[in-house]
Amino acid sequence: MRRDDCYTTQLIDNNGEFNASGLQDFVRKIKLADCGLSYAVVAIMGPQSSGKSTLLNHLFHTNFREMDAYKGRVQTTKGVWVAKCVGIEPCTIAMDLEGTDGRERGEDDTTFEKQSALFALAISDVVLINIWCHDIGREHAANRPLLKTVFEVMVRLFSPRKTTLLFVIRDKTKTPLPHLESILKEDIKKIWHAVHKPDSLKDTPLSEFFNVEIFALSSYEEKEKKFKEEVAQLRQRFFRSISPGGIAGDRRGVIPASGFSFSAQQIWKTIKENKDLNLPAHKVMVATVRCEEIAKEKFNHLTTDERWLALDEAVKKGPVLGFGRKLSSIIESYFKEYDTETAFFDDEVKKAKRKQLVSRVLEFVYPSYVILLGHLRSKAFENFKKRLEQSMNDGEGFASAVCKCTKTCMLEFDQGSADAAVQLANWDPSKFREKLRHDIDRHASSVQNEKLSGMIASYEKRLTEALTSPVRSLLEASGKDTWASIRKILQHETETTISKFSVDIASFELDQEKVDSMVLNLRNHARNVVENRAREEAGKALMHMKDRFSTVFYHDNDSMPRAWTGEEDIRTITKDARAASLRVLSVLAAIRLDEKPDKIENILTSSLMNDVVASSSSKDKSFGPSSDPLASSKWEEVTVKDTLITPVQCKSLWRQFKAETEYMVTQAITAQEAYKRGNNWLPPPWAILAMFVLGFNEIMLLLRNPLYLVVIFVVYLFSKALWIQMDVGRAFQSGTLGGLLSISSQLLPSVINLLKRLAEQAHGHTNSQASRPSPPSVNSRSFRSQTLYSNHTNTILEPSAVTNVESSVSSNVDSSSDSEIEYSSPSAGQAD
Ligand SMILES: Nc1nc2c(ncn2[C@@H]2O[C@H](COP(=O)(O)OP(=O)(O)OP(=O)(O)O)[C@@H](O)[C@H]2O)c(=O)[nH]1
Repeated sequence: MRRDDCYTTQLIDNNGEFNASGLQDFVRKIKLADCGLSYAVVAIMGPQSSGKSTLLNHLFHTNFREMDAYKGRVQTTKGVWVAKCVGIEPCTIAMDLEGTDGRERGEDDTTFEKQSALFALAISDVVLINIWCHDIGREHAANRPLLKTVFEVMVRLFSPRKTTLLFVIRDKTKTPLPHLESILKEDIKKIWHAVHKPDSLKDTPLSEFFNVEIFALSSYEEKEKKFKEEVAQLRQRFFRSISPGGIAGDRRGVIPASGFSFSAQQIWKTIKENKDLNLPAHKVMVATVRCEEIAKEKFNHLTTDERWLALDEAVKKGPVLGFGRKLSSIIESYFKEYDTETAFFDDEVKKAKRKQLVSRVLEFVYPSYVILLGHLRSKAFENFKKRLEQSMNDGEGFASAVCKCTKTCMLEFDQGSADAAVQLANWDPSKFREKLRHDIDRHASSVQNEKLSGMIASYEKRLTEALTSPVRSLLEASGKDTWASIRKILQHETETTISKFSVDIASFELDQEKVDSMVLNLRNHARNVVENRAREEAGKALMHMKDRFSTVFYHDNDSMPRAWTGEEDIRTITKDARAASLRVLSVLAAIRLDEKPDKIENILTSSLMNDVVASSSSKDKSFGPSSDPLASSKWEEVTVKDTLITPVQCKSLWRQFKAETEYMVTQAITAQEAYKRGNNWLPPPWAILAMFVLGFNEIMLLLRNPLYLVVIFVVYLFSKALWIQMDVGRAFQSGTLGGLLSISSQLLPSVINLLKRLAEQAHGHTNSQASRPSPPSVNSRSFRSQTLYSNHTNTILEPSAVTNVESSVSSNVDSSSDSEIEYSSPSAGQAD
């Protein structure tokens, strides 16, 4: 070991300024912070130029400045200096103080003497007090004020550190040491008693504050060798000085080495401010500051720790397996470091600061935990959604699928959150769990609503489809038992659907109340379908009535189309057709789903059919306003809701119906008359019989001579051709005289024309004949019949077609037909 390894540093300069940076540098160089409590501080006090530096340098192999013997007794040590004792274990710091009675400083410097003495006593475990041997027992010796100072400041330390005062007697004489010791101790006692003390310390013996030891050295200048030998002996006392029995074995209130620098600085600051130095409080203060510093340092290291940064980054991307274990390992390594570094500080303080550190660290890493729980929550929620869908696809019941999936996903989250837990933190994942549960419940509820809506919609659609066509068909048929049949169908379809629905809904495990409400809705829906259909059909009541009229009017009881041959009783047929139409109106007038009896049909029949009868006998006769049961806007015993066509509307509809069907009746009558006229063209049977009896001889003559027959046949053909050519029937429609005149004027041209054509035919020119329209013939009657029969399918004939038919039927149609055709046009359009 070289003397340079002692790193001598001025701690306090002669102006009283503390060299904090110098001390920190010194502490760093001698690695004092690593020593914990295993270090000692030795200070030396004594008169100026009493060989203090010389003693320290020999004792600890330091290199404090010594006075050059040739320059005389001038002050060399100014302020306070520190150096590491070389080769001493444990680490020992030597502190050289400015001399106490230097000539240069004068009386004013007593303050600095006191301050430096207090400083030395506050931080040192051993204080060497250098005294001249010849001063012992002397009343005005230089050591007396020094000791007084030491004791006075000692009292101010509040709590004694049990410092060892090692009196080093310099330049020992032949006086035996025990004698010197007793004189010195007597002196010390006197001085201690003389020191002003607080009442609490009045009777306290000096030994309570100090261990007093005395060591005598030969003169360095005169007996150097002896001096060195004695110093070497003294040096041995400083090895293992802090161990029990060592020179500083009794010391108290040691500041941990890592706090030495700060502690020394604070003590000097307190001393400079001339405040009382409360060492226990100071110790707590140092512990507080140092523990805080250490905690801060550990926290800062954690924030830049690569393991932590990697973990934090990974968590941002997704769930991390073993998060809690990994994080615990990282943060606990820093707590361990803290524990190690603060091991020697005040227990209370270090625990409090550790708590703060733990809390700060946990607060710092908590967001990462939150992110992780967020991942776990969303992952569990996504899994729930997928699993639920899968279970539903596999045909599992909704409620049991939800229950099973919820259980699985909550367990998954619980395991994840347990894995993410940091034991030290005791973080509560319940909020995330609750949120997950809430999300799951909300999703399940939404899926349930969706499924239920779909299911209900499907059942409603099924009901609509099952009811619409039959109800429409029944209403269109509108018979006596229409509403009974509708009720039967409604009940059957409703009950069938509800029983299937009940089976399906069971898998949702809903409250009975909710199921009942859904069933009721389905029933209402079914009823609404029927009611809407009825309303729709009621809106087309006129059309249905006309259809029914047309059906009954144009077909016989065997549903065969009628031919108006003249034998039909058009009046009865019309009445039947109207009665059938009236039944249609009666059926469509109100909804009868509740099976309540009503008198609608009776009222309608009595009011409208009687009206027909009445009007047929007396057109002007009508019900008075007061006696008309149809002069009302509601039916008796039928609610407004169930009313489809009010009595007044029925009356109006009937009027319109009658007006629009009148044309059919008129047409039928016309057709019947036309048929009759068409058949009257032949001679009556009695005339034919008379002709046969009277012309018997002529007939026989013809039969005997077939040539006559040929001639007659040719004449017949010629006459027939002329008949057709001249349209004789039509000519006589306007009267016999007019017909004769017309025929006579056309006869000759027609004969010529006919002969010309025959001649052309004879020459093979047949083109002109091919292009001519077919002549109206007897078929015209059947055409007319066909056209009229077509009314059954098309309801009403086109006016133009009717006109053509009428013209082809010839003169049997009078002028009133035209007016009827025109009248029927709107209804024909409507029927289309
Ligand atoms: N008589 C005598 N002189 C000594 C002894 N030890 C050192 N000296 C001398 O005393 C003088 C002062 O020595 P220092 O070690 O500088 O004394 P000091 O107490 O450190 O001086 P300051 O720091 O200035 O107060 C030097 O000339 C030394 O040679 C000793 O044991 N006896």
